[in-house]
Amino acid sequence: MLRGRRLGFIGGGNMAEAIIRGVLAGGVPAEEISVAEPVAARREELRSRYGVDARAENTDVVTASNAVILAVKPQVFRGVVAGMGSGALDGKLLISIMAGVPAAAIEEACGTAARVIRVMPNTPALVLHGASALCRGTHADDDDLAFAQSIFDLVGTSCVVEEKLMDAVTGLSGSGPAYVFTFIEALSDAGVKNGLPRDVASRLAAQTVLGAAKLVMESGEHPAILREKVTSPGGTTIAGVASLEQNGFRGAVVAAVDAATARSVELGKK
Ligand SMILES: NC(=O)C1=CN([C@@H]2O[C@H](COP(=O)(O)OP(=O)(O)OC[C@H]3O[C@@H](n4cnc5c(N)ncnc54)[C@H](OP(=O)(O)O)[C@@H]3O)[C@@H](O)[C@H]2O)C=CC1
Ligand SMILES: O=C(O)[C@@H]1CCC=N1
Repeated sequence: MLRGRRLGFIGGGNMAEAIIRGVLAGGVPAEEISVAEPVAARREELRSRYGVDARAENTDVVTASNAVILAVKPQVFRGVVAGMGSGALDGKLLISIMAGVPAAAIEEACGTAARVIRVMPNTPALVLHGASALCRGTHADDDDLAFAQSIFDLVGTSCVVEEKLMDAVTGLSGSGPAYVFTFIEALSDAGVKNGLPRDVASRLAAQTVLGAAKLVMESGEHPAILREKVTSPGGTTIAGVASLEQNGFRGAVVAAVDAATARSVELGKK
């Protein structure tokens, strides 16, 4: 499955866990995965939940792996790499999931000939419905890109984009689950406001989002056409949609993606 490569994660946080859980469910054996994580309780959690090798020392994980997933925060990554000592990452395929950090900055920090693939995944990888976009740095080759893509295809769907588009991907699908969770929460609250029990409202809200997304994906129809099919003349939906537009829903979504994209650009600066 990993074509003889072993995967090592530097940083065992939320996104690393989503990928680990997803690739295990996708058939990668736990013995092929190790993870470096500074907090002992978190290491124990990762070991007991997933059976992976969790270590305190980043260099232990790097030594045991041929493909290293950089899953620490962008703000700490230079310190993390420097802490491993010069040459520690030589010869490894480096797969960065860090928001904003350009491949060139990773090459500069890790060794100028480093083979770097950048990926922007999202947390639905946890349930094998992730959306990831990948691009490659100067020294990574087609095989490196295909290998990285095969990992993220195990946990959902992926596409390859030019690196200049990675900030926009981050603003849309990297951060996107948070917008959707907010929407689901708001739908559920609105149901409760209108008299529904909380459990019923939450279930209906989440299933409505799931169902609508599946309809877009499976019908191949434009969302505007699907919206028209819900919207009866003089009916309920047009009253709701008109209210959404009056309250700036579309503009609020665009502004959210703009803000997250701009923040990704900022995180990429030293
Ligand atoms: N969460 C998401 O939805 C997404 C996140 N990303 C990217 O993934 C990366 C991780 O994000 P996320 O998982 O949310 O963040 P987390 O804070 O959950 O994970 C980062 C992990 O790295 C650990 N860590 C800190 N310092 C070191 C160190 N020196 N050596 C090894 N590990 C260390 C942290 O430990 P401690 O808690 O003790 O600091 C933490 O467990 C980020 O770069 C982010 O941009 C990309 C796409 C989506
Ligand atoms: O909030 C963040 O910075 C990360 C990157 C994309 C999703 N979470």
